[in-house]
Amino acid sequence: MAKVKVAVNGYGTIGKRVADAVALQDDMEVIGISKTKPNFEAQVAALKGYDIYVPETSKEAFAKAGLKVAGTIEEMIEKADIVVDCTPGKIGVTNKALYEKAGVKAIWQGGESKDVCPISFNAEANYDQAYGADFVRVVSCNTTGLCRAIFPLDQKYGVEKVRVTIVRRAGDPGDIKTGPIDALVLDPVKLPSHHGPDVKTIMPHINITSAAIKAPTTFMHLHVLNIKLKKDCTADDVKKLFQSRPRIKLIDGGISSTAEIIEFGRDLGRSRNDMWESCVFKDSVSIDDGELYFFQAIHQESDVVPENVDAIRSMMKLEMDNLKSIEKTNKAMGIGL
Ligand SMILES: NC(=O)C1=CN([C@@H]2O[C@H](COP(=O)(O)OP(=O)(O)OC[C@H]3O[C@@H](n4cnc5c(N)ncnc54)[C@H](OP(=O)(O)O)[C@@H]3O)[C@@H](O)[C@H]2O)C=CC1
Ligand SMILES: O=C(OP(=O)(O)O)[C@H](O)COP(=O)(O)O
Repeated sequence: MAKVKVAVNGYGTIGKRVADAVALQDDMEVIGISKTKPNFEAQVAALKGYDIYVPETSKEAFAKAGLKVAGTIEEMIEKADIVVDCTPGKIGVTNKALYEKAGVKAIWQGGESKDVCPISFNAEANYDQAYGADFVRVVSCNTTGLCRAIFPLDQKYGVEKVRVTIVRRAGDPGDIKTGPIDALVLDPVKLPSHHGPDVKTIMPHINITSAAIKAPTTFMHLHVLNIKLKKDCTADDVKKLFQSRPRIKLIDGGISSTAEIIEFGRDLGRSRNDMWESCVFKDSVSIDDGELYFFQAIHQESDVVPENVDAIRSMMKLEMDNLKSIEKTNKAMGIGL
């Protein structure tokens, strides 16, 4: 069977990882990536052999930088079966008319509002809803991490309510512009943060509220979770449940910080030290007064990447069974090793 032709529009933190993850699959291929600036990321894309597409107005700058251009972004979209839009938040929505005109399927990221398209996506929780769909939004990194924990708990024990506080990393490691440098910033002051309502775009029946604080760190986000379940269970039951999930990693070995998780990723030899799984601190899982508590860390640069691959598979009808798609994606990327 011919491979599905995937274009990655926007080759930054998320886009470069999505391109590499798609390139590892045997049922899809990257037909091109887009850049607006001929910077080091464009140089690496060229070294990796990706065809680079740019806005018409950027062609001269790329020529001056000695970077070969395969065509315009519009031309890339014409050649694709599906576009993964990884442009900055709120820019992606402005590309919708382009995708509609070309009659091409598209995936947006969590920086776009839920209104960009009717379906928000998480591979474990609602893969079926995206089956054959034209437009899908993969929810944000924190929302993805929340769905991965809440969905199996709800399936097994029933979730009465979720209360979560999120300590957000302020910027990504390569980001030289974003702060704060010395503050904890309420993000936002008015509650809830977008994460709780975003979980409801996937699991509308979940009673959840969320608060978020931005902290001067780049490694990962950290969630402090308190969940009231409908059925009784022990902390060991929850650890076993999490252990059985394809995209949750139980963290032990003396690790008590996000910095050590990233070092763990480096030691594992993972590409760009990516931790694609939600990282649940094993010893934090506890039941107190009948309620579940735990900490989980989310590697913001990478956890949504396998979700994009599964979204492609569902939208392109390459696989009906979500667990089979997840297994295939995980195997190709080395997730769970
Ligand atoms: N970073 C993160 O932690 C996460 C981000 N997301 C979401 O993923 C999306 C992408 O974020 P992220 O990867 O961080 O963004 P980046 O800023 O790292 O990358 C954006 C990319 O889009 C390109 N770009 C910029 N403007 C345009 C444009 N007008 N048209 C086409 N391409 C453009 C940039 O190219 P150039 O540099 O050449 O201008 C760059 O390659 C957002 O919705 C974000 O909210 C989701 C989960 C986590
Ligand atoms: O999707 C993310 O966070 P979120 O789940 O808090 O929206 C990413 O870390 C992007 O966050 P940013 O908007 O601070 O770059």
